[in-house]
Amino acid sequence: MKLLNIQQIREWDAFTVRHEPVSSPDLMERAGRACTDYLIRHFSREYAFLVFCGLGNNGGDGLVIARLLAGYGYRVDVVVLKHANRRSDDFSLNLKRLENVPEVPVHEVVSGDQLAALPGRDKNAEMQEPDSGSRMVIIDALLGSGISKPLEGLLAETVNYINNSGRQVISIDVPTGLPADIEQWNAAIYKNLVTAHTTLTFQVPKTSFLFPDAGRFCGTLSVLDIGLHTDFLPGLSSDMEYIDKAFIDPLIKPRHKFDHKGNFGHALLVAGSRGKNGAAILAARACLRSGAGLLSVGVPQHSYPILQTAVPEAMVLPDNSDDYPVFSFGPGKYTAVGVGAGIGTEAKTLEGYKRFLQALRKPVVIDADGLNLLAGLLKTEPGFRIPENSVLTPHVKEFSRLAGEAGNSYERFHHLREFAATHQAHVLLKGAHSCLAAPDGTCYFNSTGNPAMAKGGSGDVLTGMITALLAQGYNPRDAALLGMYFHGKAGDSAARKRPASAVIASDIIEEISIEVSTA
Ligand SMILES: NC(=O)C1=CN([C@@H]2O[C@H](COP(=O)(O)OP(=O)(O)OC[C@H]3O[C@@H](n4cnc5c(N)ncnc54)[C@H](OP(=O)(O)O)[C@@H]3O)[C@@H](O)[C@H]2O)[C@H](O)CC1
Ligand SMILES: [K+]
Repeated sequence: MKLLNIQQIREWDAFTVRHEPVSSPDLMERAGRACTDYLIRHFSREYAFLVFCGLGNNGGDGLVIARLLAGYGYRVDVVVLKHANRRSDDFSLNLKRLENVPEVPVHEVVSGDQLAALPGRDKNAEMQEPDSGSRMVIIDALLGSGISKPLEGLLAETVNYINNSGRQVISIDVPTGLPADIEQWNAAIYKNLVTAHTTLTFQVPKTSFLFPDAGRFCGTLSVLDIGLHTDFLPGLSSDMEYIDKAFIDPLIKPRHKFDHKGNFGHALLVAGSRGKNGAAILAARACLRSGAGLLSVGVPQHSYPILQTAVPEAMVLPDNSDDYPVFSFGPGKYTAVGVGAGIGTEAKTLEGYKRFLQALRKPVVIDADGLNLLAGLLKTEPGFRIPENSVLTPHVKEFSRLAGEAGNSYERFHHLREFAATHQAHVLLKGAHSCLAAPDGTCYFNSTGNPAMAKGGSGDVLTGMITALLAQGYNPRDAALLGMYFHGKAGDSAARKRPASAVIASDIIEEISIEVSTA
């Protein structure tokens, strides 16, 4: 899915209104309906809703949601915040429609003192007196993509009230106060923002949601399809993509009846050192679960029995050293290589690694210490070239060793793009929305994964997966995208079975399933 800026989304709206055709209030109704469907799926009627509405179309969405929820028998209160003199037409229309729903009280707020009198202000009293009301959820429909400046006065006070309410907060389209375009975001200026537990955004994630500094205000992100006209997209240029099921499914190559292991490549992983054999084991298991036909693992000699026992499906290639790899074997007959997980940064390792990379004519995934060593090589040997068809998988720290420190996540994103273009490599920056930068400047943001994956070993699993995909003949871009997406998906499955804190990298491996899924 192409990622768009707010101007493009407005044009898409207008295109839909003209070409579907659909009236603007009906489009708002559709947006409100999509949110309501989400809410009734996630909350029983034991919950009540307090819907904060601004005077623009985001507020209009809030009014639609309030009316529809009341129709489903939920208790709903609406708060209309008089933050400006103008109201949008669709807001006014929906306020009128709500007048016909007397069971929804509308509280007009013109000054901060009135906030204290709103329903549900005393959470403790509610807990002690179950009859006094249900558990209350706040819907934030104050401002959406139309924010024109940082919030002040009444809006800022209300945001503060919402954030301190102790309630679950669900933001509609955009957490109020957050500029939707990452170019507009500036943490020093935008200080009053709703911190949402969940953001229900329309049609496409907004670009600021994907960067940690700004995206942390969104909480869990849910993208709701409101049926904007698909004919608008082909004519549109965007160098940022959001990687979802629709993007991924067509990339997957089917397996055929007469295929044999020779059709799925022979992967080589060079991983592990004394005390870090786990990295080699995790990468090897993930590689095998991701479809490689054959796997060899190059390890120092002490690791030989460990690997043979822990991963009986793999062949083990002992190196010419006891504790850490020195790359005494060449890249030889292998289809693709994964290198770096747990190899350490010993001088002898560096020497062998440099030789190995220089001789390499195969697609390769470089991770962890492989990246740290590479950062050193790029600095000390200006002529050193990253092998062709490389996929680099740094986390933020590893990336800053390669490309220098960045002041914020957007600046880092520019470094990422630049680095991928300069070195003609695919660079996958790991994070909540991992981002793959391709040498042509396109950036692909991931939609899968969760905080349960923020744990040692998770990256080794990703290395094994992408190595397997390269070995099966996927080009570096597709291998990295498939690896990134299905790694996150496996993490999501693992997190459904256990609390996030209890998920370990081995659980992620158990859930790997690279195939077109029905869900
Ligand atoms: N395709 C879609 O995604 C659809 C989205 N919908 C919803 O529409 C909003 C965008 O609506 P819009 O009316 O453009 O904007 P907002 O509701 O976010 O806010 C506009 C009003 O707020 C005032 N404003 C903006 N910033 C401030 C501020 N810092 N302080 C005070 N007031 C502010 C603004 O006044 P201006 O003078 O600045 O113009 C407006 O009065 C989108 O987010 C979705 O929720 C549609 O419902 C369906 C299609
Ligand atoms: K909002």
